[in-house]
Amino acid sequence: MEPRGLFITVEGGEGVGKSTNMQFLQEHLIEAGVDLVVTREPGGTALGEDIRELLLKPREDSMADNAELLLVFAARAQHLAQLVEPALARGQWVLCDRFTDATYAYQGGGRGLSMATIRQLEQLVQGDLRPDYTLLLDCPVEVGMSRASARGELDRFEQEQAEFFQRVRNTYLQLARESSGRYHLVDAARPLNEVEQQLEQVCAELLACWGARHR
Ligand SMILES: Nc1ncnc2c1ncn2[C@@H]1O[C@H](COP(=O)(O)OP(=O)(O)O)[C@@H](O)[C@H]1O
Ligand SMILES: Cc1cn([C@H]2C[C@H](O)[C@@H](COP(=O)(O)OP(=O)(O)O)O2)c(=O)[nH]c1=O
Repeated sequence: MEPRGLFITVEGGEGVGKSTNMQFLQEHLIEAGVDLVVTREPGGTALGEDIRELLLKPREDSMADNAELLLVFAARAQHLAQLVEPALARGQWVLCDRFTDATYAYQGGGRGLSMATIRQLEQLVQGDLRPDYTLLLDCPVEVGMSRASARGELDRFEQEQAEFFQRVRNTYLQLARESSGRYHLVDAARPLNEVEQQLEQVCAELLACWGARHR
């Protein structure tokens, strides 16, 4: 039987450079010979991408915070059943742009929903599944917001105020402190080539750990 693959998630606030660096990580890991599946949340499946559209589209009426929370977990349930779990079971690595830490950061920190409620939903939807490694790209809120706004039209989350993103950032940093074994903190305020050097180092560590485990 194939050993179970690694589940790696990439997290961070708006404009930290997640999309840019996901691309770099993907190329780097494939070059190193990893059988890799790259995906994202919310999304990753046809149903998940439909839910993503509902979540991101700016709207005239408001979306209740609990509706947002349940939509995020509905997309996740489908994603895990249809894509993530089968890939890990086949021995593939899964590189996922955001996962449940984003729910703690955005719905918990940003919206102020109960962390205990999020934990209950996490247990319901994921059982024991948690990421093996999480890369947190971190930079000051003003830097991220100015990078994101240079990209053009803002989605429903990007339209939030700086205080919202400050709470998101604080929650991510708190999670990184609480689960330091799983988290790799990357200073995303540095120029892109320096961020890439940090990512290369993290990849080298992951590959070395994996190699040692499965020699
Ligand atoms: N370390 C960096 N230094 C300077 N600019 C960056 C850096 N990382 C990303 N960018 C730029 O910032 C913008 C937003 O990056 P993007 O990867 O789309 O962010 P995210 O997916 O986190 O919202 C892009 O124009 C990108 O080229
Ligand atoms: C996975 C997830 C994402 N989100 C939000 C954060 C992002 O603003 C949005 C879409 O994610 P993403 O496309 O990664 O954002 P960006 O590239 O603009 O940084 O979904 C949540 O609020 N909760 C969640 O659980």
